Amino acid sequence: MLRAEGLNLSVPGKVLCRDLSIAIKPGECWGILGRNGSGKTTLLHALSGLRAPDAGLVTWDSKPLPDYPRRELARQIGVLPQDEGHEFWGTALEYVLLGRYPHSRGFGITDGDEEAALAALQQMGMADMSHRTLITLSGGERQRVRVAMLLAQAPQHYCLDEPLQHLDLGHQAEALRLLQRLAVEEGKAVLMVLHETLWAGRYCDHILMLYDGGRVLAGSAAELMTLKNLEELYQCGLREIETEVGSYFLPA
Ligand SMILES: Nc1ncnc2c1ncn2[C@@H]1O[C@H](COP(=O)(O)OP(=O)(O)OP(=O)(O)O)[C@@H](O)[C@H]1O
Repeated sequence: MLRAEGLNLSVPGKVLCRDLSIAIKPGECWGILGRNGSGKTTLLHALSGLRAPDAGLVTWDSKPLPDYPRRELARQIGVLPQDEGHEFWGTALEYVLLGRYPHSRGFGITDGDEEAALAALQQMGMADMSHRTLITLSGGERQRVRVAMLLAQAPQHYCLDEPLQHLDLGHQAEALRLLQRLAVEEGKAVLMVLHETLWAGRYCDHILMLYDGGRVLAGSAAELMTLKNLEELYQCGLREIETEVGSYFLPA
């Protein structure tokens, strides 16, 4: 289980997160919501060991993240950064194989690694483009390959920064269904930064809302995804539209 206790995060002139304590358990799917610049990426980095908090502690299975060797931590916690892959000159398959590095034992790429990478590409519907050079892929195709790399890494805890960027509506739904399956059926934990409240309410069981001044609301999506909370979060008037599968929020 990933646990944060008394987490404080700030950048020069701005407090992003004040005294956050949470536990993210296997099988849970968390969404991080907030305005641009509110600190979602910074928080995701702190919760995955990429950044040291100003105060507080993040642990995985009760052990502080900095105490893990990097490779071992990468087998437990995998990160999809917000944007990268534009400077990679190899093929989609070679890119996804990078995700197998934490599992390698120093003998180079094995058949098992290639199988895992191809299976991950298959899951993202990109197997038939595995030999295409990454930079020749469209934005959405490249994003699906990037998610495939994280699937090939096969961590216990998935941290994704805007996994839906560049994806069309159908591929957004497919990606979220896949991530939800990882949590619900395979007992992985998923934590993702999302701008799409439509999807957050539908696929996340827990939500973290980052407000100005470092105030954080964290808890069950059913309780937190309210018109009042979201209007205050995005500082914009919203309309709630109720449907048989839940409420959606649109700018008023
Ligand atoms: N090295 C730095 N020096 C100063 N300010 C920084 C630094 N790194 C990040 N920031 C600021 O910290 C704030 C939080 O950045 P972060 O990337 O976490 O926001 P975010 O919520 O993910 O935003 P977005 O929705 O736009 O991706 C922003 O105002 C950003 O400009």
